[in-house]
Amino acid sequence: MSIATLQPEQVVILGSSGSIGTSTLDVISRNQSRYNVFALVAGKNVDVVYQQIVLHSPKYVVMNDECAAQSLRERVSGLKTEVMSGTQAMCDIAAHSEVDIVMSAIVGAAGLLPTLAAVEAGKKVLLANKESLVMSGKIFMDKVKQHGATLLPIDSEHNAIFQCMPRDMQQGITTGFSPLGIHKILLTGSGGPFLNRDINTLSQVTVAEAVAHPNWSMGQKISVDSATMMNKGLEFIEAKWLFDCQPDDIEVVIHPQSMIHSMVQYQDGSVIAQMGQPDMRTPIAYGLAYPERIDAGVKPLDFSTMKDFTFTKPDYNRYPNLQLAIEACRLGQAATTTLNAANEVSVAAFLQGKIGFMDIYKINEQVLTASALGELTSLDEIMDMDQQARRVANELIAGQAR
Ligand SMILES: NC(=O)C1=CN([C@@H]2O[C@H](COP(=O)(O)OP(=O)(O)OC[C@H]3O[C@@H](n4cnc5c(N)ncnc54)[C@H](OP(=O)(O)O)[C@@H]3O)[C@@H](O)[C@H]2O)C=CC1
Ligand SMILES: CC(=O)[C@@H](O)[C@H](O)COP(=O)(O)O
Ligand SMILES: [Mn+2]
Repeated sequence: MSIATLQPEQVVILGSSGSIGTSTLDVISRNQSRYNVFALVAGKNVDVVYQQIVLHSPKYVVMNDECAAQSLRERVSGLKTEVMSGTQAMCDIAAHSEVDIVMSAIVGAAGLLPTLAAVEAGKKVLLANKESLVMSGKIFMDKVKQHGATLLPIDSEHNAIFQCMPRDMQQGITTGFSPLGIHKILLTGSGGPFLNRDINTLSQVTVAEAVAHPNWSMGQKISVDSATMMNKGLEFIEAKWLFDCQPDDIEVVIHPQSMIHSMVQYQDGSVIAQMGQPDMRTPIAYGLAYPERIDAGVKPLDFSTMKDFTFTKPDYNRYPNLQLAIEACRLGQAATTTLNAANEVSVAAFLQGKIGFMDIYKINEQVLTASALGELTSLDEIMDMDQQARRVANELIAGQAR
């Protein structure tokens, strides 16, 4: 809400029952005069969504799963919330004429269509779902321009980079690093839970060890991605699209403390960094209120108690998935769509105990090698490529189990 507007802005949260979704609701609760929850969208977690309905009284809820929607309908009878199900209903709600802001925080490829629906309706879109951009980079960014949507990065690194960019880049008035005096993006990553683990023991990593991120509390899929550093690879591709730059303009830096959330290096030697607690409520609040600032409930940094900050280069022997993602970024859209799909399947298989931790890389690499790679120019081609990569990944996993 700008100071001049008196009505609260209407917000849809895609992925409300997840880690980003619940943090978004926490920030909204602290700023109720500015934001109203118009609709919640989730997969199948009826208990969490029911509590959210009681607290926020949204007009609509959409569950992916019709069984979950039906059991929610029974629990909310008597309340004013209407419960629907399915992807089309998610898209309709994301594009609803009464909506101002859409938080995109469904995990994985399932987030693409509702996010694109919000973009096509010209909404202010807060993008946490990095997989959308990895799957469909140019198509996605072209639609943002074509439909006059406002895209604000929520992924902590991209939010940091955005904050460190000149205002002309933030507003899309000037693009290209040279005219803005930018040398490169320094994309920081913690290295995850296995930064210092004996590399020969990585194949024995358990699910509990892999999801135990040292600094951030997040959903399971992104936590495993952080452990393999595929997360940083996906973020490398995400940065290329968000900031309209080339792979050589981005350098990954390991910063295990996760206090600097990324940096922009300028041609005059200056480096501008954004710092803060490892708490997603900061970038979420920034996105909601941009260009203003609001309370996020995050405690200020206390420099008198802070430990050393360290920085190193990533070791690709430890993190082969990071190298694979950077290679895919150079290869083009088919490669990144394929890699994203393969990785979703292999990470799910790891979480279900079907494959080992290092098999995630093996499956991803084999799917990428088996695929015909080029540019993809339509959403149909993107969806076909995604499905094909999932089929190959599932066959490889089934073959391993035999
Ligand atoms: N967590 C974090 O700190 C960060 C997350 N991100 C990104 O944000 C996104 C969300 O991450 P995170 O919150 O950690 O993930 P979670 O696993 O915690 O939450 C995922 C959400 O997506 C919902 N969901 C899953 N499948 C579907 C579907 N088919 N249709 C509708 N909703 C679905 C889940 O619903 P349900 O549980 O009800 O099934 C849940 O609400 C990811 O893309 C991640 O990479 C980016 C930066 C930081
Ligand atoms: C909070 C966030 O943005 C995550 O993507 C985070 O960056 C994960 O930590 P890693 O740096 O270990 O991947
Ligand atoms: Mn991140």
